[in-house]
Amino acid sequence: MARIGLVAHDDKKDELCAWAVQHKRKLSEHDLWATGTTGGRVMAATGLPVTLLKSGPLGGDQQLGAMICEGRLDVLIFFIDPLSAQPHDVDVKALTRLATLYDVLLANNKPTADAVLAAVQ
Ligand SMILES: O=C(CO)COP(=O)(O)O
Repeated sequence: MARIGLVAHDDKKDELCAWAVQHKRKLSEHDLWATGTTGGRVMAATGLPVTLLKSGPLGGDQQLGAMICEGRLDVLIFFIDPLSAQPHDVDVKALTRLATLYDVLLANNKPTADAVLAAVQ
């Protein structure tokens, strides 16, 4: 069972929810974590259990970063919105930096998320 983090910026939440519904059966085999608003949306869309962290702008990205440094997250599915400024951009950068530093499987868009999930046991 993999520990998977799910995060999406506001304009990408519909896309992440559609992805989660598409992959509901495979996701149900794993331990799901998410920033607050994203996780609430994914739970409502799929009915899957998701452990909710703080909302991203309130520290949720940093909580996922801490999980990564502590070896408690295997995969990060993070649908970033490249067209909107984020008030917590430093946290977004810190999270993607730590995912890269610690060799976590990291997907920032749907085709990559499809490939990553297919590779996860
Ligand atoms: O802002 C986010 C990621 O940077 C996501 O946070 P929410 O899921 O709480 O909207």
